[in-house]
Amino acid sequence: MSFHQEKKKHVAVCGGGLVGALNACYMARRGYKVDLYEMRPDIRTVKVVRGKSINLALSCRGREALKRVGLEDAVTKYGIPMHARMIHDLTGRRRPILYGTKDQYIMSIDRRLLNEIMLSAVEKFPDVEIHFSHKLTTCNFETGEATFENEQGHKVTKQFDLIIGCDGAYSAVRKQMMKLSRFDYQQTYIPHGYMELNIPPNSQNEFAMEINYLHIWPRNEYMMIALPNLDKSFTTTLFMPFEMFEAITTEEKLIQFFKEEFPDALPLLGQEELIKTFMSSKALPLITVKCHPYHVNNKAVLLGDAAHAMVPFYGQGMNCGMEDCIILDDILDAYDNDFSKALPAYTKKRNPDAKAICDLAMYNYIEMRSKVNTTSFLIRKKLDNLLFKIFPKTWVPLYTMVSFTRIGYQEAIQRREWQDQVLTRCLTVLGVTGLVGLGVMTYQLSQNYDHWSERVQNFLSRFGIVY
Ligand SMILES: Cc1cc2nc3c(=O)[nH]c(=O)nc-3n(C[C@H](O)[C@H](O)[C@H](O)COP(=O)(O)OP(=O)(O)OC[C@H]3O[C@@H](n4cnc5c(N)ncnc54)[C@H](O)[C@@H]3O)c2cc1C
Ligand SMILES: Cc1cnn(-c2ccc(OCc3ccccc3)c(C(=O)O)c2)c1-c1ccc(Cl)c(F)c1
Repeated sequence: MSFHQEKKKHVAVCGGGLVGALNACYMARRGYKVDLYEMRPDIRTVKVVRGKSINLALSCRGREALKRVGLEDAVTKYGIPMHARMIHDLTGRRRPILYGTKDQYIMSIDRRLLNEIMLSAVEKFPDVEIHFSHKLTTCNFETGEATFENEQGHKVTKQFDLIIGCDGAYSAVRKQMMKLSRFDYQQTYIPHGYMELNIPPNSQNEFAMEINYLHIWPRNEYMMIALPNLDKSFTTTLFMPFEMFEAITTEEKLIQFFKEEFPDALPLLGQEELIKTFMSSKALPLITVKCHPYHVNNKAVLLGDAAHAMVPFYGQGMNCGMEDCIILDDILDAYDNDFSKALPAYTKKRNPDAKAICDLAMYNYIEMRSKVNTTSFLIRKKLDNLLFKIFPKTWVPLYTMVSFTRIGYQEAIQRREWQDQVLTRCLTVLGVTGLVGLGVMTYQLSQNYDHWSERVQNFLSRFGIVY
């Protein structure tokens, strides 16, 4: 190696899920030597992958992250655009509300396909190796050593310049960090769980509902969403308190519940299939995780759910984790790959935004759980869109800032707080004005009560109504 040729950085990416697979592409693209460790077998060879949502919503931040490593088109060609939300009310009536202009749409993407595309992309880079069925067990943040256990229980320890924890909400890398002093950690399980159901194609083998929509059944205490799949089905996710899942103990109770709460969805889900899926599945938990810092020394850093797991009520967990890859990439450029400077800068830059979106997702959960039924959902969204049309520069709906721009999450929320204050003031003024108007009208009526009373009686007497 010549004097001027620096030793190639050697990094371990722990976790080959949505963020880890993408980050391995980022690290390989930087010319690093990359070892990607994934505790599961290669999902490209496994028949059924159990667990998480079968599809998810890809929006601007995730697309930008894919674009940077040349994967945006490879992924979006399998995506289904969702230009609007379709709100389903209790009568079965459906009302669409556009997300914005024609180029402002979120995409429904098959989770497994997305992961497979990124894993296959990783393999195309030189000096990259993927180790499936290798679970990280311990790591040393002084030496950069990491130990992995394979399915035979065989352990292997290697030393790296950087250990990148992309191992999800229950991260082993983060668990190691928690042993260190001054590492802040907070987790919350919410009382709601989720269960995936399926709306198959109809009898003509076509989509059973409008295709390019995020279907939402907002019911306060519980809610349901459906995202379209390429096979013309809809992956339908029911969010409900665990105690409600547990209270539905018989087929009759289940069918009765859906007849009352989701009458239009029941025939689409199919009673038999609904019973079979619901009675054989367990609702899965939803957790939010916040921690600080995201790095240790110049040896380890957390990305994705390992750093900031959030409840899925804003459709941003993956998008945020993918954007983490952009943020770290930019900072490594800014500090010329000097991990001792880049890692603290990454924590400083990313932690406030990640915490903000975790809080927003939780806020939206609380909002939707308590104050959002179809009417209020429609009013809020239509008002948002109207104000956006009138004040396009100042009134950008929060969902638009979050899903269709790369405005920092924290800034987006701060701007929204301003909007909320303005809206509250407007509604208060309108409310006060309205009340004053009502008061004046009532006063005038009371001053001429006899006159008005006689006119009303004469009018009603024409129809034989005498009071
Ligand atoms: C119901 C639901 C709906 C969602 N919908 C959306 C949505 O619409 N849009 C969106 O943006 N996000 C959504 N999300 C969030 C999204 O799924 C996560 O944010 C995303 O999967 C995080 O990716 P990740 O790679 O950080 O973690 P994960 O996807 O959890 O991947 C972690 C990987 O690490 C591996 N691993 C774990 N431990 C180890 C170990 N010790 N050693 C080696 N490997 C290990 C795991 O096997 C896994 O492959 C949703 C989540 C849920 C639960
Ligand atoms: C998967 C995915 C992708 N995006 N979104 C999403 C999230 C929030 C939204 O609004 C915030 C709001 C709605 C109602 C009242 C206040 C704020 C909107 C919207 O505006 O359409 C869309 C979801 C999603 C995920 C879970 C549930 Cl339960 C859900 F309903 C939607």
